[in-house]
Order: sequence, then C-alpha cells, then structure tokens
Amino acid sequence: MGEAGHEAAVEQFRVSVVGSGNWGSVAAKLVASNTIGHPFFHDEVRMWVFEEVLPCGEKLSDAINRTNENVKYLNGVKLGKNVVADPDLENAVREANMLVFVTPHQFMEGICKRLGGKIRSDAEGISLIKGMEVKKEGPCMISKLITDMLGINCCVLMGANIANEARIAFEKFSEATIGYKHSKEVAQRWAKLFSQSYFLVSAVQDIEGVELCGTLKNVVAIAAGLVDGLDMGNNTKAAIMRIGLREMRALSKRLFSSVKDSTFFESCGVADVITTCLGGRNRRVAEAFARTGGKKSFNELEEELLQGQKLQGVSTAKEVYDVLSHRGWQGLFPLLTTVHKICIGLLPPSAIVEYSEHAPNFSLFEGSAECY
Ligand SMILES: NC(=O)C1=CN([C@@H]2O[C@H](COP(=O)(O)OP(=O)(O)OC[C@H]3O[C@@H](n4cnc5c(N)ncnc54)[C@H](O)[C@@H]3O)[C@@H](O)[C@H]2O)C=CC1
Ligand SMILES: O=C(CO)COP(=O)(O)O
Repeated sequence: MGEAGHEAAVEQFRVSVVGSGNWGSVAAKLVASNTIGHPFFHDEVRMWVFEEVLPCGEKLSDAINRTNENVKYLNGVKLGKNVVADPDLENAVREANMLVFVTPHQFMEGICKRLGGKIRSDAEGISLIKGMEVKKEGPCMISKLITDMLGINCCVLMGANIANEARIAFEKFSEATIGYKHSKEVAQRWAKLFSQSYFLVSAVQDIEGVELCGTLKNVVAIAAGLVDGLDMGNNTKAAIMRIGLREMRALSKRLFSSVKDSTFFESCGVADVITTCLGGRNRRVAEAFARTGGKKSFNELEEELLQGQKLQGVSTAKEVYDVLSHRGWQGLFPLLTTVHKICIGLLPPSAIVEYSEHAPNFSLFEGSAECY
C-alpha cells in the first residue's frame, strides 16, 4: 500500500515488435492477443514497419492501420485492434521494455545501429530471427549482436512455425522453444507473452543451441528443396533431413560446447527441420532452382516467387561456409558445404546427392565419425 493508503501502481510491460514481414506479422498478432486486457501488459503492441508504397499508391503502414491486416506480407489475417503499425523505428520502440526482434537477419546490424541509445535502459529483448553474422572473430548469433550493440539481455524463440501455411496465422496448433542464458524468470515472462492454447511454448537454458537450430535448418531446407527439384522422392529427402540434423548438432557443439543434445529434440530442432523441409520458402525456392538446372539464380527466383519475402538459407549457407573454411572444417560437414557450393554455381544441383564424385575424400552419406 502507498503512503496515502492507495495501492502503488505497478508498471505494465509494454511490447514492441521490430519487423512486420510474414512471421513478424504473425508474432504481432500472437502477442497482441495476449496483451489485450492482461494486467501484466499494456494493451497496445507497436509494430515497426519497414515502409514501402503499395502498387495502389498507399503506404504499407497506412494500409495496415486502415485494414488491421498486413496486406502485403500476411494478407487476410486480422492482427488485432491493439496492433499499431509504425514506420518510425525510434518511435516504435521508445516506450517498450519488451522488444521482439523479427526481421530477416541481414538487416539486423543496420537496425541495431539505428537503435543504439534509443531504447529504454530496462528493456529486455527476444529474437525470432533465424540467421547469424560472421565477424573476424567468428560466428556471431543475432541475439548476441543485439546484446552487444544495444546492451540488453536477449532470449530467442525458434520452432516449427511456418507462418504462411495458415497454421499459426489461422490458429492451428504448433509449438516453439525459447532459449535463454541466465534468467528463467525472464524466459517465463516471454513464454507468458507468446503462449496460446494453439501455440505451446517451452523454455530451455541453451540459447546457442536453440538459435543454431533455427539458423542451420534453413541450409538443410535448401538441400531438401534441391532433392524435390531433382524428383528424388521421400527416401532421399528423409536421408538429407537426417544428415542435415546430424551436421547441425555436430557444428553447434563444436562452436559452443554448452549446446545440449536434448535441444535437438525440441520444436526448434527436429520439428523445425521437418516442417521447413516439407513446406518452407527455402525449400520452395531451392526446388525451383534445381528445376531450372541452376540457370536462374536464387536472387531471381526469390524475387519471382516470394514477392518481397526474404530467403535466409542461401546467405546462411555462405556464412556457415565462411566459418567452416576459416577453421578447415569443410570435410566434416559435407552437406552444409555442398549446399553453399551449389547456391553459388560451383557445383550443379545434382551434387547434393552425388557428393562423393565432387569430393572423393569423404561421402555425404557415410559422414564422419565427428558427426556422431
Ligand atoms: N515466415 C516464416 O514462416 C518464419 C520466419 N522466421 C524468421 O523470421 C525472420 C523474419 O522473417 P519474416 O517475418 O518471415 O519476413 P519476410 O521474409 O516475410 O519479409 C521481409 C521483411 O523484410 C523487410 N525489409 C525489406 N527490406 C528491408 C530493409 N532494408 N531493412 C529492414 N527491413 C526490410 C520487409 O519490409 C519485410 O517486412 C527471419 O529470420 C525468418 O527466418 C521464423 C519462423 C517462421
Ligand atoms: O522458419 C520457418 C519455419 O519454422 C520458415 O522457413 P522458411 O523461411 O523456409 O519458410
């Protein structure tokens, strides 16, 4: 009780979502359905929109606020009246102490530069971004980039969550994994913000493992798409998924000795490999790439097929390759290495299943003892 006999007002947590693509819009809808009317959270969820002008001449942020739908990236799904689209990055984050980062990974460094010194000192972050940066010192996960550049704690949320397949946007059941470093209490607060009867969230103390799962599975999905484009069938695709998962685990553990095996059995691990290899954008564009025999580039196909949405797997394959080649580890990770070489045209799409011809010293399907 306060001095005057009144209860001291407890500050509500204020949430902003940095990003408004396909998954960014679903994330905003999800959290907004939980903040509304909740005593812990302020109702309004501000969503930063990278502004663009629609073919009709209207600004995207205006269209979102007028229709309550992200007409470009998640057409046909109401976001909730408490979602406010804001094209001004600084304004969008100014009042928030819970920041949800969800942009394609290649834009995050630039966004962090713009946000330096502009966010609340008590803010906490969570990254839904699947990807990494490679620095001179080695790989830098996006949550670490956020922590280093903004000086805030940052958890991650990854999982088998294809936004566009109408599973989450239309409230069909799925799961996700929060990875945290130190504070279980903060992870639980994030779980409270995201959990829904149709969206089951669990938390594990293995931030690097969770984030590397989400990041590396995009490269595996490119391999799966190539196999589809070559009409190799389900047995081959299942083999690629198994080998991919094995390489994901081996690389994650080499990069961070703290990574736990059990993380690969969470939604962020095996489940995300499966869903992305079956129905994701990386798979789809890689299939088209293989069907053109590699004649159209991934960039061209991304533009043609995704209408502004971004692939993460191709640039991640390069980033992973940089890490592997810097450490002399290519031979230990034949699938991850081959995907990059196919993406840049050094090997044909068929190399994904003919690996030993191109690299006689090791076989994709035998793998190396290191990988077990
Ligand atoms: N879409 C999905 O099903 C899922 C995506 N993710 C991850 O979420 C992250 C964000 O992906 P989505 O929301 O799907 O985005 P998206 O790929 O659908 O959309 C691209 C977004 O980038 C923005 N953009 C374009 N140029 C930009 C620039 N120069 N600076 C800043 N933003 C720019 C666009 O306005 C748009 O919001 C990625 O790391 C992705 O891997 C995670 C789970 C599911
Ligand atoms: O991360 C995803 C599903 O969990 C989405 O994968 P894509 O980007 O390949 O669609």
